[in-house]
Amino acid sequence: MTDNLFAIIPAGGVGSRALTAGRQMPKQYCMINGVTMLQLAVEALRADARVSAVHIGVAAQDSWIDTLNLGSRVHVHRTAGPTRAHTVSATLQAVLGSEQREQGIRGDGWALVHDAARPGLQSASLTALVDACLEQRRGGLLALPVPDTVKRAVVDEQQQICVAQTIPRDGLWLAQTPQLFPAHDLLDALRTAIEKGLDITDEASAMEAAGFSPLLVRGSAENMKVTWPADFAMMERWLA
Ligand SMILES: Nc1ccn([C@@H]2O[C@H](COP(=O)(O)OP(=O)(O)OP(=O)(O)O)[C@@H](O)[C@H]2O)c(=O)n1
Ligand SMILES: C[C@](O)(CO)[C@H](O)COP(=O)(O)O
Repeated sequence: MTDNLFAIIPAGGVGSRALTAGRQMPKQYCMINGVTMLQLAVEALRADARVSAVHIGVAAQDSWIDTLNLGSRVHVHRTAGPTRAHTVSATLQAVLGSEQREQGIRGDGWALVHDAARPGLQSASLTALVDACLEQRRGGLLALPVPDTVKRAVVDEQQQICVAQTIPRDGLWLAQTPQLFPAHDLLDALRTAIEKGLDITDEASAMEAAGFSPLLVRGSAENMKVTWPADFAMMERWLA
């Protein structure tokens, strides 16, 4: 039987770290080579035919989303919350709620969660993640091993940022998205983590708090998150 696999794109952030003077819109609506990052993220997910639909979670007052042509099998939900975890949880709840209404049963689908701020997802990475998780019936995420020496910083008496400690990088990976999990397990894990007030910055950390050990599937550098102002130009060069 084919697995029901749908995508969720949390797109309810403002991109405060990417802010520059004159930018009017949240960063997911900024263009990379003439196309918004959100549209690029949607297209990247469509590259795998196993993705049955893409569900985007945006802020209640978001008017930018109405200006985009998102194509078929894309659904917009006004479900953004105060944190990324709230947005993913509420969007997932909306999707599973409507599925249950349509089917009258508890579905057994998989949720593939991907940042709107990662327009450089390569189709080979997406395929590798989906293949690994479905074959092993286990949730997982794209990630990269830390390539550099890692320092913990401290602010000293002269208010200078300096090194407190070097952290051994063995076994350290940088988490990316997409992250793929059984949809109901993920919703349960996110809700519990939010209720407990845990600091959850990705889906995997909610699943870890629930006792799971997600697979790490090697991604690629092009799948970086556009976070700082200089990242836009770097992404434009990569995707040119
Ligand atoms: N309350 C929030 C916060 C973030 N996101 C989404 O989560 C993804 C990754 O977050 P990040 O890059 O940190 O985006 P922002 O929160 O917008 O950035 P910043 O922290 O710089 O404000 C983005 O697609 C962003 O739109 C969301 O849906 N809801
Ligand atoms: C989900 C994520 O992109 C994985 O790296 C990241 O955790 C998002 O976190 P942020 O705090 O919103 O940048």
